[in-house]
Amino acid sequence: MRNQFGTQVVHDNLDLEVRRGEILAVVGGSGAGKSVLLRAIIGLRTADAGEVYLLGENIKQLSPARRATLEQRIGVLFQDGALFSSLTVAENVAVPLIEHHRLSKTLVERIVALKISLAGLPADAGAKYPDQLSGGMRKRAALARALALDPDILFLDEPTAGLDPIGAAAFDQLILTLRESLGLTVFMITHDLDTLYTICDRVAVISQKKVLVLGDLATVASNPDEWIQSYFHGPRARAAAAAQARQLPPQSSISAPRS
Ligand SMILES: Nc1ncnc2c1ncn2[C@@H]1O[C@H](COP(=O)(O)OP(=O)(O)OP(=O)(O)O)[C@@H](O)[C@H]1O
Repeated sequence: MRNQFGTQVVHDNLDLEVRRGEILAVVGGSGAGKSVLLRAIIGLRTADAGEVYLLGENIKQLSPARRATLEQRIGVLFQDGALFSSLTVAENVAVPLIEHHRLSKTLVERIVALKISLAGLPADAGAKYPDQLSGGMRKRAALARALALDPDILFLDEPTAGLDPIGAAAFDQLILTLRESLGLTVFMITHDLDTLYTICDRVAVISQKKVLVLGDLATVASNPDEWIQSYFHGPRARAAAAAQARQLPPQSSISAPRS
């Protein structure tokens, strides 16, 4: 895939495949093009060259109707949550249901309550407005909305950014639980080393306009690239790896935490 803005080439010959059922993390320096990649995959921008296959379908070749159907199979959690501030949490979660399905009010309410609970929020959070919630609860509310239509794949843009370490760890566990229980595929942009060490199956490093390396944590962390070395072997990475090692049984390897 190629993406550029004027003369600035952000991606050139970028190639990335996400496997069904995996949690894939996309990392890279600031401005490397992670958000542009996400936008190109979910169809918010058209790649300047190359193809994007989403759930096996070439998004460029979709009819508007087919595209709308496909969009229902993906859930997106944007970094700021992007909730409608004038709607309650329950109303926010109901938006995709009302938009895409003709359902009775009772059924919508039942599904909304289920999604709110799946996202780990108390039932009374449904009646609250986004500005009445903590940052962590707002993320969960946005996640409940992203799950509204039972997506096959969940796209997360820096899901733990802005959360305190305890909230971030809880959110990581929630993503892991949802993947296990709903069979989701998860594509996430993250800077969070703890997330990488705790819940990700594979990591893709975006650098030099492409996917520089893709693989499990051990493979990626051992790549000699300068940015990778400083990212995976700096003090914060060592702390994340040590924390992960403490949680694992002795025979497990920190480099393949969930193999
Ligand atoms: N709409 C746009 N118009 C012009 N340039 C853009 C646009 N969107 C992104 N860019 C440029 O593309 C490059 C990649 O941006 P992107 O937001 O994808 O980076 P990122 O890897 O997500 O960075 P960060 O980790 O800081 O969020 C940047 O140089 C950015 O300025």
